[in-house]
Amino acid sequence: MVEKRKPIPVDEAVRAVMNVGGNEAKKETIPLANSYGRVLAEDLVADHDVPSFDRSPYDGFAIRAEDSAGANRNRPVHFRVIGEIGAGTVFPREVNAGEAVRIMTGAQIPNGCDAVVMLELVDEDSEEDISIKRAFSSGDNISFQGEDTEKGAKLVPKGTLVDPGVVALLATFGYVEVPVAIRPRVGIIATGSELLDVHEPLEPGKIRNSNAYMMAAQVERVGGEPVLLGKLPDDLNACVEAVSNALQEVDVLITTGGASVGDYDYVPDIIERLGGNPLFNKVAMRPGSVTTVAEINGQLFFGLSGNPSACFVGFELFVRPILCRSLFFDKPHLKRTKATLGKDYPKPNPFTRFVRATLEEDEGRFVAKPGGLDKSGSVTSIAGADVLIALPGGSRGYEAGMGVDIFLLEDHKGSEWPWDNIVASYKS
Ligand SMILES: Nc1nc2c(c(=O)[nH]1)N[C@H]1C(S)=C(S)[C@@H](COP(=O)(O)OP(=O)(O)OC[C@H]3O[C@@H](n4cnc5c(N)ncnc54)[C@H](O)[C@@H]3O)O[C@H]1N2
Ligand code: MOO
Ligand SMILES: [Mg+2]
Repeated sequence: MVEKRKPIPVDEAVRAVMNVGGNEAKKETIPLANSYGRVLAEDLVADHDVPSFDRSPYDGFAIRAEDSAGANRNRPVHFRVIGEIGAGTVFPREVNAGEAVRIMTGAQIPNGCDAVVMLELVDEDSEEDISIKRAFSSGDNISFQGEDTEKGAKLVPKGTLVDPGVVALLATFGYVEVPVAIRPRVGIIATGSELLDVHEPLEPGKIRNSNAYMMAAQVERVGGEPVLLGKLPDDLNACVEAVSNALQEVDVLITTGGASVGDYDYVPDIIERLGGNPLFNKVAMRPGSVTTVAEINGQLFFGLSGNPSACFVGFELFVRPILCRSLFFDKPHLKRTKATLGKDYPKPNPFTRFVRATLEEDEGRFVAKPGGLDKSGSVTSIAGADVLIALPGGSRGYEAGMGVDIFLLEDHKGSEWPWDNIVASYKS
């Protein structure tokens, strides 16, 4: 008799995985030029003002504003030009009454000056003599020291993805080496005697192994380091040995395939043979209901479905938050928000459905449009998906135009705990 499994709700399953200890975040330092896409392992605090000196935001003339008092169209005020500076050069002496310094954008405001007149507003009567036809106030056209940020300000918290703007800040504050989270090593093993390598021609009854490469990309999207450990035929001894060896090499291990109740579905036996503690082997979701997770000698082992869409969803819901947590992200789960459903789902389903979809804009609203065949075995519905639409299980279907919860796949800010009030109803 086939084993009868008891499905648990998605929120319970995610909680069970997150409750497993280990995989705590660790840091290393890497060169700034390699830091894009990594995750900061320390807060980035300004150790000096930015800008660190008052500077000119324009090409023009630095003056003492008080000297321009009363200037107008009919009564221009003249200044004597006593020198010229470009960015990077500091004017060497105090500027006195009636004097001006020709100054370029980015140059430090000379001592004594407190305003800049743009070149376009100046009549250059000669190289040494300029005149202006309006008065300026102290502070006009000056980028003040500390106006961008002040020394001591916490600019970017630990656990932030290093984007181009963060790279700019790291450079600004002199980070030759950047403290980042060590990328968790994620082992990936594909199982199934039907699997061909990508370079092999199709044969009757066989398919190419797409899940392993898909998951490697999913690992990379989150910031982990995928370790592709090949594919195995449906042979229990070979699988047990491979899983056991792999666990020595990686932080977290994923297999795809063999998670169901079929004759060659060995995930339950692998866990048993290695003395693992199964957390669950059925989740009230579709696709991905057969997702099986176990703790084997303190390490997390994810037995994801062989069906591509189920494998994809299982990764995003259960593996992703573990990797995010070990990368210092303080909100490790998929970001949840709302959109309009772009297609009818008239058939009720007892399990919560996670539909792969793209987010499109339609007259100012975000519409989540499901792509490809909505079946667990579909590989085409994953490409281009930037959201998962969550359709709670229950007795009714859903219609296009309804508001639905969606989970953003390309986002890196995440949610603290997005699972309340989504999986309220399910049946076993
Ligand atoms: N009697 C039952 N049969 C099935 C049940 C069930 O509850 N009772 N559950 C179904 C559900 S739901 C799913 S999902 C699948 C899960 O299957 P497995 O995890 O055991 O995976 P396999 O049997 O090895 O393969 C399923 C399917 O996926 C293809 N596959 C496998 N590996 C890959 C890969 N690396 N790349 C691309 N495609 C892959 C494989 O060829 C199969 O077509 O079980 C249902 N059955
Ligand atoms: O585990 Mo399955 O993906 O629900 O079709
Ligand atoms: Mg199977």
